[in-house]
Amino acid sequence: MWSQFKPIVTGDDYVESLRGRNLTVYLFGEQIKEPVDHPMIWPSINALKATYDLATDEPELASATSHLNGEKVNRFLHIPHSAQDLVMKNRMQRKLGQITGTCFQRCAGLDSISVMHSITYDIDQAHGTEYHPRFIRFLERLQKHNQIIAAGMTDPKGDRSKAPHEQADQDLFMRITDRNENGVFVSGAKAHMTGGLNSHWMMVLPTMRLSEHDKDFAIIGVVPLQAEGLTYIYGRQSCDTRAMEAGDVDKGNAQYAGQEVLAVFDNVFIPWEHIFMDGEYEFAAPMVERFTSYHRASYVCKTGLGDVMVGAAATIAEYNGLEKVSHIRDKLVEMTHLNETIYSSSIASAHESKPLPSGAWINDSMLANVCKHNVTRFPYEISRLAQDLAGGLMVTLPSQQDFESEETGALLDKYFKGREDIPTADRVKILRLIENMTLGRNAVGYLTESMHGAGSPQAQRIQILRGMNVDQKKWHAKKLAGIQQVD
Ligand SMILES: Cc1cc2nc3c(=O)[nH]c(=O)nc-3n(C[C@H](O)[C@H](O)[C@H](O)COP(=O)(O)OP(=O)(O)OC[C@H]3O[C@@H](n4cnc5c(N)ncnc54)[C@H](O)[C@@H]3O)c2cc1C
Repeated sequence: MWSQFKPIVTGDDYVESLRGRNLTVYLFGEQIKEPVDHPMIWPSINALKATYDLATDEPELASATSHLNGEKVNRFLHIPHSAQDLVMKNRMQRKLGQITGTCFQRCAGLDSISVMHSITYDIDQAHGTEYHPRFIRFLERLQKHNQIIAAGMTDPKGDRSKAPHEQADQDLFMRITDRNENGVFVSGAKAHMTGGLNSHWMMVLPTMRLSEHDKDFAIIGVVPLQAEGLTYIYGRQSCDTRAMEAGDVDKGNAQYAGQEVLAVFDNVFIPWEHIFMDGEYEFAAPMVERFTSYHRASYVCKTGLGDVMVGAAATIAEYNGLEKVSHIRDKLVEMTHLNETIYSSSIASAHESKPLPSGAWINDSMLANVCKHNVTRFPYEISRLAQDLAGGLMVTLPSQQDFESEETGALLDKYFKGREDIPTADRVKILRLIENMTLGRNAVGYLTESMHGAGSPQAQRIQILRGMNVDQKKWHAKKLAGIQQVD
């Protein structure tokens, strides 16, 4: 696998590296020969390409010094070894959100390698296994080849009230089906895989706490995307077929989009060198908890999209001649306040990060959960305010073809004009962008991914409950109230 592709340097190298892999991919009920050339898939590849381009354009921000060998590596392949590493990661994520206005699909992979550094170390300490040096060998090659890894954590899960071993269909959680002297075979599926086609590797990890009855489900490993037995079924996004229409205006954001796929594993082989957990079920819960500490802070990326939303709302207000009106300004202030509240919880969780025994640093869990919980709400309110400022035209606009038609173009240009000095075409473009991010293709990334990615809201509330130490808070309150404390 490593020798199949030369190390990636530029964004263009990355795009080329995705070609010719013969992946089994289905979209609209048909198999796709070359995903890279599909107009609906291309914008999602372009969003990932931006992560390579940024490393070239702003190396201070988007690259880092590998702790393994001192080489410069893409920051998406760098294990955080200080609070500053996590702060820089957050800044890079916000920047990429601003550049793409969508999900650029690399955060879950980064967070999965970050958690593997400490979990493999801890399993080795407890069981005398060799997972950590194995993982380090894999990471070294991943960094050298500058490839992308996606994280497949979410199993389809079937009946949510039941544990993996209790499901009627055992494939609803990924499990080991067979093993030989060289490795193990796994079956099952990973759902909602962000960048699932646009990556080179996929890490599979358990999605929840496991018991000793779930030993066969306690598997962590990496597979190349072209591994035998893998089938990908492409996820639809709202308004996605606009990408296949002529013209760019109605797309709202013609350049960038996210991607999610269902990856189905039919007895896929994972060799020992790529296995980082095999049956140590008691480490599933700490692994998930640590992963979420990283990943919930990664949702800082949505503040980059929030910046675009504030900018789009301010622009439409300006084009409507209303930018100085007090309620408009106040709504822009409210949007900014919400957006910066998300940012502050994330960046604080990075500043408050701590080292783990393996040497990797990890975000403060409480603040990361607060960040993600903010993200499950505030982008919806920011979107509501953007739609308020946009006016109804954002959902009743005729098509680009009507604007270009000899019969109707002049009428639309006349009646959809805002401020005299602003071309109608520009007013239409900014309205389409707001539509794209609040109702269209990139609302997947800005809204529903904000809701469910890295765990639905209740998952954060459970973590906040665990960490909130209410007894200590009661102690402080009672002391000030003059109540005699028993302990
Ligand atoms: C756009 C997008 C991108 C994503 N990307 C990735 C990715 O790259 N990799 C990855 O691994 N995952 C990814 N995810 C998956 C994400 O982590 C899950 O969506 C999330 O964990 C919720 O799981 P679910 O979608 O199965 O929802 P469900 O589990 O069906 O949850 C639905 C509701 O039921 C509640 N619920 C569920 N189970 C229980 C229970 N046992 N008791 C009480 N209430 C319960 C939840 O709180 C929620 O309110 C992505 C999701 C989205 C939407």
